[in-house]
Formats: sequence, structure tokens, C-alpha cells
Amino acid sequence: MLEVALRHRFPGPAGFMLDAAFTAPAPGVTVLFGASGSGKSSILAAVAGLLRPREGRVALGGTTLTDTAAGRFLPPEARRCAVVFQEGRLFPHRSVEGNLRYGLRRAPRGAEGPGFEEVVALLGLGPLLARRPGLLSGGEKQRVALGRALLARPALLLLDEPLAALDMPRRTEILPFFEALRDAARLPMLYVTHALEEADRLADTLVLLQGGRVQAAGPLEALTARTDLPLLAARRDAGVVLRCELAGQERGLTRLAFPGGTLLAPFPEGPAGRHIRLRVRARDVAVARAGAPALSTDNALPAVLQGIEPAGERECFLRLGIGPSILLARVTLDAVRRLALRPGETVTALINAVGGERG
Ligand SMILES: Nc1ncnc2c1ncn2[C@@H]1O[C@H](COP(=O)(O)OP(=O)(O)OP(=O)(O)O)[C@@H](O)[C@H]1O
Repeated sequence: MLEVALRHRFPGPAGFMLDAAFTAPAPGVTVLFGASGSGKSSILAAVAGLLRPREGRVALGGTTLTDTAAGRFLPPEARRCAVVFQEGRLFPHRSVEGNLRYGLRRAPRGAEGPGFEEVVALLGLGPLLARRPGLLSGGEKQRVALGRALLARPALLLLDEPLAALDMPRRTEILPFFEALRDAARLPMLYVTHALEEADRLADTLVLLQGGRVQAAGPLEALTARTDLPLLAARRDAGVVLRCELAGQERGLTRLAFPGGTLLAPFPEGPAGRHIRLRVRARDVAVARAGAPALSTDNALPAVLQGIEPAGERECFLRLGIGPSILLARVTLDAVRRLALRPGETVTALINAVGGERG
């Protein structure tokens, strides 16, 4: 378990007030998500020991890193936290291998963790070992920085917008490595981002921050199914993240199985059983009365209308239960009236998965 509770006012007449607390399972990826200036990096700095909060407690597993009430503040170098920043901060005069071996030398004696070969294979660094950082792309640099951090065998990996300096193609290229790391390393990670796509793909736990406070924290899927959190629900791409398994091809589309049903989507083919996450946007879901004629949508699933929740003046979210899974549909109040929808009844959920994004 990672426990964070901080109260800190930065100096200055209108000094920013951080007043944030959350707990998250460890190992696991905890994503701090919020707009610029919401306090994400300050929390990371406090966890790393780079910021000494006025009041607060930070603990990981059985180890208390900060406890101001007890006068405890472990210095950064005693925390076994490795940090990866936006720009990898590699040693320019050392080769990739030299940078990685530097990480290995920093590993505490007896600390468990992946070995050199394992990290090189996990992050695809083999062909780069002899190169100097100056000759690497931004994405390659970040993979090396990640490898170096891993080899120091940290108890906690802190990632401060590690993809923010990369363009979209590079991000797409490197995200699978972060996913592989999440799945392979039994390591707690605290990941700062303001990109929802990264949260969708990597988070086990999501912590939503606004103005230095935690708006909500909890499992990713549960938070994306809430309609009362403007940080998520007011977005154009508001919707639920479903954990799916690839289950073969059909009619030129990929079958994605999730608890309670399956969806067909134009998703890249992959080995059956592979786990993926799919964001099903609320505006890509509509409802029809059960037994309605087939439409152009590829997916029509029976669903229980669990609730009708406000979304602005003229629209609302329909909460749809499909087995144990929840989907949201964003529809007009007029549609609710026309169909005379009532919570508790069974409807047909029409899901246009074309717009759903891979995650
Ligand atoms: N050392 C400092 N002294 C004074 N104010 C600070 C200091 N560090 C951060 N702040 C202020 O605290 C607030 C939160 O900053 P922080 O960097 O934690 O936000 P963030 O969510 O990580 O933003 P970004 O996504 O832009 O990095 C900002 O208003 C910032 O100006």
C-alpha cells in the first residue's frame, strides 16, 4: 500500500496550497491526473523526498518515508525511489550501456529486481547499447532512462510526465514498453500525466487532482464510470474504460470480450487472450427499445438502465449495466422523453466502437 497525505503551502502572497491525500495498492500503477498546476509534480517531489511538506505522511508498505508528526523525514537517497523525468537526463558522455550500468551500480546490495539482460530485453535496448544518447530519438532516450531507473532496483518508480516531450508517433511507439513494464515488474509506480490516453492504458488506480486537492481516487474503471467528476465526465471523450480480451476476428473486425459481453471493433489483430483496455465513449453509445431493428452499428447488447444522470442542460448520461460491466451513454433529454426511459428496464445498448480508442 502507498499512503500519501500532504498539506503544504508554497511561499508567496498567493502561495499554492497542496492538501492532498490518497492510498493506492502497491505494486500497481497509480496515475496522478490533472490539469497543469494542479499539484501533480509537487506530490511526486514530496514522495521522492525532494519537497519537505509542512505537514504530512508518506508510507510505502511497512516503511514510513515522511511523518512530520513523528519528526521523520528520510532523505531522498535513502528512499529507494527512482525518478524518470520528461527529458531522460541521461549522461551524454556515456553509452547506453554505460548509462544502464550506472543504474545497476546504484542498486542497494541484496535488493531484488530484474537483471541487466532482462531489462535490455524488456525495453528493446539491445540494438542501442553502444550508442551515445545524442544519437537516440526522444522515445529511445526515455526507454534508456526507464531501464536505468529499473536497474537501480527501486522500491518505488516515480514517473513525471515521461512522455510529454515526445510527439504522438513516439508516444504510440513507447507506450507498449510501459505496458510491458507494468505487467512484468512487480513494482509500485506513481505516474504523473495530463494525457488521459496514458492514464487509460497504464493506470490501476487513478487519482484526480484539481487545485492541489484530490477530487477522487480509485480503480480506473470505477472512476471512468462516474458522471459526477468534471475532470472526466465533462470531456468530449468521457466514457468508460473496459478491460477486454482479444477473442478472434469476425466480419473483418476484432472480437473483444469483456465481463458481461463482447464487442466488435476495428482493432488491430493480436493473439487471442491478450488483454487490452478500450475506452467506450459515452457519445458513441445510444439506446433503443429492446427488439429494435438492426442499425449500422456493429454492436447491439441487452443492458439494464441503472440510472439517468445529468450532463448539462439538454443532455444526460444513461448508466447501462451489461452483466457486471457498466457503460455510459450520452443522449439528449429529448431522447429520454421520446423513449419514455425509466431506470430498471431492459434496453438495447448500441455501441459504435469505431470511435473507441485503444488503451
Ligand atoms: N517551489 C515552489 N515555490 C512556489 N510555488 C511552487 C513551487 N513549486 C510549485 N509551485 C506551485 O504549485 C502549483 C502546482 O505545481 P505543480 O508543478 O505541482 O503542478 P502540476 O500539476 O505538476 O503542473 P504541470 O502539469 O504544469 O507540471 C503551481 O501553481 C506552482 O506554481
